[in-house]
Amino acid sequence: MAAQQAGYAPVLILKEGATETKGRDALRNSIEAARVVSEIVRTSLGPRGMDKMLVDSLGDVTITNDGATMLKQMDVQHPAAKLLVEIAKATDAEVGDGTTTSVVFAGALLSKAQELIDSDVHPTVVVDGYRKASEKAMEILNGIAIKVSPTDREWLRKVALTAMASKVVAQDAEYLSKLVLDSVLQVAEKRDGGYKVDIDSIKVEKKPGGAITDTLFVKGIVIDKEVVHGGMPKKVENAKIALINAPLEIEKPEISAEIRISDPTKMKAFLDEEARILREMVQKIKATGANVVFCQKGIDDLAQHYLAKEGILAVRRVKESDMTRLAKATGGRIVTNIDELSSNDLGYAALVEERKIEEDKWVFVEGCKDPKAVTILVRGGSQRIVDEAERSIHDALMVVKDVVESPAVVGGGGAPEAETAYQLRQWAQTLSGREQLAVLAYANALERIPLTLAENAGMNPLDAKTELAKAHSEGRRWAGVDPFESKVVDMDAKNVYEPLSVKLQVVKAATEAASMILRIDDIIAAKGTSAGKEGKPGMPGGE
Ligand SMILES: Nc1ncnc2c1ncn2[C@@H]1O[C@H](COP(=O)(O)OP(=O)(O)O)[C@@H](O)[C@H]1O
Ligand SMILES: [Mg+2]
Repeated sequence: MAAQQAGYAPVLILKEGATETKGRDALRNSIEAARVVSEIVRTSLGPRGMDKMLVDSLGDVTITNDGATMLKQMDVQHPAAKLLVEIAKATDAEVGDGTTTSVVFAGALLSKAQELIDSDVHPTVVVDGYRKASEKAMEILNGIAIKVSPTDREWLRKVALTAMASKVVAQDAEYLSKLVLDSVLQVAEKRDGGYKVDIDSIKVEKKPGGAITDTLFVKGIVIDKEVVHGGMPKKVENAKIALINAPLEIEKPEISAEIRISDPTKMKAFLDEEARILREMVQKIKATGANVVFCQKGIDDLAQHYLAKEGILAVRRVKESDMTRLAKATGGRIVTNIDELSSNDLGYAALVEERKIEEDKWVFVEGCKDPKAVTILVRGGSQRIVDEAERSIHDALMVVKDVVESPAVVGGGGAPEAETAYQLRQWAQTLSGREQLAVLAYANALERIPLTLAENAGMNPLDAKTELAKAHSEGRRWAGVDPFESKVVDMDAKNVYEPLSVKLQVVKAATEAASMILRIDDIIAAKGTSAGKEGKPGMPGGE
């Protein structure tokens, strides 16, 4: 690109081959790219949404209904489209659910914005109006939400079921939701007058085989490693567990050193010395009363032999994350120096046992006393099924965590979106001119959520829109779309609830992404990037 001033040579500020798209064209281009992404996930929203089959560059196939998974695997190139993928990821990390909703909503916000811009409303006015509308929307959502008790299993069960209703494993949702509740409530810790749930304390381990209903909740930790030595016990009851983050080996020097021993008796003395050190290590462990050892590092063959002779069950090279979970589950402390190990550091489990899981041998640590880390062992007919089950369990764990931490729920089926749209429209009457237009556009975009649910269930969106508007004007605040019966119903009567925090996050994330895209008036793309390539309008990179 060159900027030319009279009398001067052109000033080159961009690299050769770079392209620049400016003003309204740039904006239109970005909006289109983001909308393409939103269109793709739109048909998968809700329990009657379609699944997507994703094939990655290695040919691996994933079948999923999970918005976050789809977007992560789509490998989107256009910068504006990438922004939408980012909000899906942020929503996934923040609240774990509502990813498809936030992308569909952001896409709708952008469509409505395009209409306003086409009728000569400046993008800045739209952005300001959207910001005000989103603040009001959050206020409305907070106002209509139902406050619940954070440990009330009935409410938690309802939100877990709603999160899983839209997934491939929906028919087993009832069974899985019980395991999800058991896990979250087990690891929840009281803090600052409320509860905190560390989702990493719930280990989700999976193994194809059996049925989904063979999925287990383990009050402890399952380690995907076997007992290190054949002579060790495979089962220890009343386990006293040492957690060691130090090698049970003689540390070899970093650089290879050579030791020359000429005298055979010296050789023996050298080996004896090694054996003595290892035996001492094992004696120290034994002296604390430990009968199980989990070691984050290696265990020397000879040390294994001594441990076996003492009847101690040991597992080596345990992952750091599993060591942390073992500490939380058994109440033990991880020591980094064997000399410091004492009986106070030992954890407890009623049973430590190696079991065969299909072709593998795994160690189960169970029957812990009030463990603050637990395991869900996912089973199912195939790798694909356990993968999708794992994703659904993740969503359910997250929504239950959301409610335990911020105990408030709203109805599902697009009811809160429809109610918020209804109240926003009334509020818009108090605003003036162009601002009012932006708030109305925002309300229309929110309404796209129940309408998309309706469309995906094969309903006529216009009929659904009229019915929803009527119901909400009559004060039926939880009137939403029941995709199974393809009609507008009161979601509270259907027991379909979602965490308030998911809806707040959807509003926040989608508004932020849409605003960011609406502020773009210049795209400068390096040569060869897709945003810089010529493309047809509507496709990423289109001019
Ligand atoms: N049984 C149900 N009846 C009506 N709506 C439901 C039901 N189960 C889930 N939903 C709705 O489906 C939507 C979520 O769909 P989903 O595909 O999980 O997308 P997201 O990734 O946004 O969570 C929410 O609006 C939720 O209320
Ligand atoms: Mg969901």
